Amino acid sequence: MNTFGRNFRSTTFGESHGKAVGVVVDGCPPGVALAEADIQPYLDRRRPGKSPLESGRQEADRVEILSGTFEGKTTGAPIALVVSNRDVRSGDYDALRDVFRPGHADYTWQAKYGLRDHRGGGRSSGRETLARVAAGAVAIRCLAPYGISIRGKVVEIHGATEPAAMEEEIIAARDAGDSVGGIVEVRAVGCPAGLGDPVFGKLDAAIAGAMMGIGAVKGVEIGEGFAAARLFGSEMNDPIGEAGFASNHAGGVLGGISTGQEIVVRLAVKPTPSIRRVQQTIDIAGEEQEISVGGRHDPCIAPRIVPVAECMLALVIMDAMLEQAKYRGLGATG
Ligand SMILES: Cc1cc2nc3c(=O)[nH]c(=O)nc-3n(C[C@H](O)[C@H](O)[C@H](O)COP(=O)(O)O)c2cc1C
Ligand SMILES: C=C(O[C@@H]1CC(C(=O)O)=C[C@@H](OP(=O)(O)O)[C@H]1O)C(=O)O
Repeated sequence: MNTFGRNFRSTTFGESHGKAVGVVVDGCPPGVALAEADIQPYLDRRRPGKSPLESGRQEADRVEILSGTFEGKTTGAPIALVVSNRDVRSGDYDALRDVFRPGHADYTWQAKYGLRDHRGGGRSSGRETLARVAAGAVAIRCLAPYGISIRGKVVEIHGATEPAAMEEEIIAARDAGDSVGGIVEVRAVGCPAGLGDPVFGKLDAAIAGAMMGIGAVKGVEIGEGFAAARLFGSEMNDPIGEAGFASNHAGGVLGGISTGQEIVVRLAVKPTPSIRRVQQTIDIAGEEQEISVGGRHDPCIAPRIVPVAECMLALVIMDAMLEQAKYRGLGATG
């Protein structure tokens, strides 16, 4: 499945070591001011090679709008966005042609398709997320006039919660040839009440699906999430008064529909699978092998996922806004 969304549809294309990665956004309303400069800042925040705490692959990730705009505004036609791959080092993957990396998608892609692009993981690479970020940046542009904004941050790395300690965890793991995971939080502010499509298109279900669809995300919680399982009803419920809700344990969604409060989402991000530490695996013939993965890899993926998660949330909310407009008109939700 390469397409995300029912109304605001994003089809991504491209492989990590192919010519380019991009997205076609279909269903974007006409008349939205959109230029490359509106999308580029999001790609700049996501691109690899910005710090020694992430993959050393050097990509400028300059986006080009190929279609769907005229005189700086969207036309309602499909918007094609493309970014060239420049700093591929496919030789790094020669030794991985016939060997499956533990924790990566090599084994399962081979099982599903009977072949795989071993160079950088092809489309299973985190590089594919640049296309989601480009599409999400368009969605963010569409949401802005409705007063909706989205922001994410890293809240924990390998158990540490202070910025300096989080950085130390990443450095220590990297220097040991290992990797660490973390927790990312994303919040959407300004969403109207009423977004989400019960029974099978619930907003929280759509958010969870969008976030779990990001590589390395192993858990998603909304509001109290897993902590809700340990609360009394009297602690979990958000009292409602004339002035609105007194708290937001629900995380902005009730019955699969937005409450009008902040939407609060947290993601559990696993440690990067490609590590130098020697691990046990098999090759394509089923023979046992030892593997140590070299090349350029993020020692921790959580910081890199922040802009991706923001953009996936924007795509879900924009899709829900267009769905709601079918029932109530965009004016009623704005
Ligand atoms: C932004 C981003 C960057 C990533 N960087 C790396 C990396 O450098 N090395 C690696 O092995 N995996 C990396 N991953 C994770 C793999 O792509 C992912 O673990 C793999 O596709 C298997 O999917 P799963 O972990 O969801 O099961 C990254 C993922 C994202 C979203
Ligand atoms: C290229 C990106 O991240 C890549 C994600 C990735 C993986 O296995 O997911 C592995 C590495 O790929 P390569 O070996 O080609 O450098 C990362 O650099 C990117 O985010 O743009």
